[in-house]
Amino acid sequence: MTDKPGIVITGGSGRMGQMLIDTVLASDACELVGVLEREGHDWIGQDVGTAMGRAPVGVTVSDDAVGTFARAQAVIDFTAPEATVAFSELAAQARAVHVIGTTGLTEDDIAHLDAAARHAVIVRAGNMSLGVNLLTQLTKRVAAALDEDFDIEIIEAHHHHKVDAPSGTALMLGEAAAQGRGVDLQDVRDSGRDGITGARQRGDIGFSAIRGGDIVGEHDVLFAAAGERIKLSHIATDRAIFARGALRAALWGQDQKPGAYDMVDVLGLADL
Ligand SMILES: NC(=O)C1=CN([C@@H]2O[C@H](COP(=O)(O)OP(=O)(O)OC[C@H]3O[C@@H](n4cnc5c(N)ncnc54)[C@H](O)[C@@H]3O)[C@@H](O)[C@H]2O)C=CC1
Ligand SMILES: O=C(O)C1=N[C@H](C(=O)O)C[C@H](O)C1
Repeated sequence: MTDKPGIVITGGSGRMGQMLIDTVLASDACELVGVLEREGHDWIGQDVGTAMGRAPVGVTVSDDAVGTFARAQAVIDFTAPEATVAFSELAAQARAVHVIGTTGLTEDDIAHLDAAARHAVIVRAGNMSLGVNLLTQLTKRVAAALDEDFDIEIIEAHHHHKVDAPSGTALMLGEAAAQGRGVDLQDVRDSGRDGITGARQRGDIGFSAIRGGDIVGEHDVLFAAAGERIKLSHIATDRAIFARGALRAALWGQDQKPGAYDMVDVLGLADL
């Protein structure tokens, strides 16, 4: 038993799950106390180190969220929307900080997360990296400085396994651009162009998604006007940047009051 925060990783066998397990195991500031996978997964019952093809680490993979969360000071969750909504209620009951990286959440899902955040700390961001969260602040400022002569387009690229579009990051960047312009993203969002779409509407914020190979995550915010273009870009080459951000959020959350937070709060970027 130590006084370091105990961390549970959900979706332990996933691309992010495995990266998060490695990040937590390598940290001196916390302890891995549980790993969850979905019911029926072949990792259930195995030591997570063994399941990952290494030496045992003394943590057995479980599908029992209630029992596992009871040992946690923080739950780091990069899974799928339905699982994340269910976990938010259970993490709040356990008074554990819930760090959510899952994307593709609906408005209804987010309302459920906000309800859970009345009882516990939730930190949620479509992208946990320092670089992207800095880019959101830059995007807001550039959008505020330019008028609608500049068309705003968000272009994102990801690996071929990704199931949601636009990416969570693209939506964060779109929200930032809309805030800078003083408009509601839902009123100006233009995604999924196909066929005879008609000309672009002035003031719209457009989204385009590329899916291919093993691209970790690439995002451009394009401001295009007659005669000139500005492009703000972020390229992720290693998922470790998301895992490091998530662990930082889990530790930061230990000292916060219940509520819904994001990585701009964690990183202190709001006043930039
Ligand atoms: N916010 C951020 O910085 C980032 C967010 N993501 C998001 O994280 C999510 C996961 O991404 P990947 O790891 O690439 O996907 P993945 O498909 O490799 O992993 C998801 C894992 O969740 C598990 N899972 C699903 N339902 C579960 C349940 N009910 N209980 C326990 N485990 C469950 C799956 O079995 C799988 O192992 C996606 O929504 C992705 O967009 C990914 C990278 C960075
Ligand atoms: O699914 C991914 O891989 C990623 N998802 C996040 C998103 O939807 O933006 C973050 C990152 O780009 C990788």
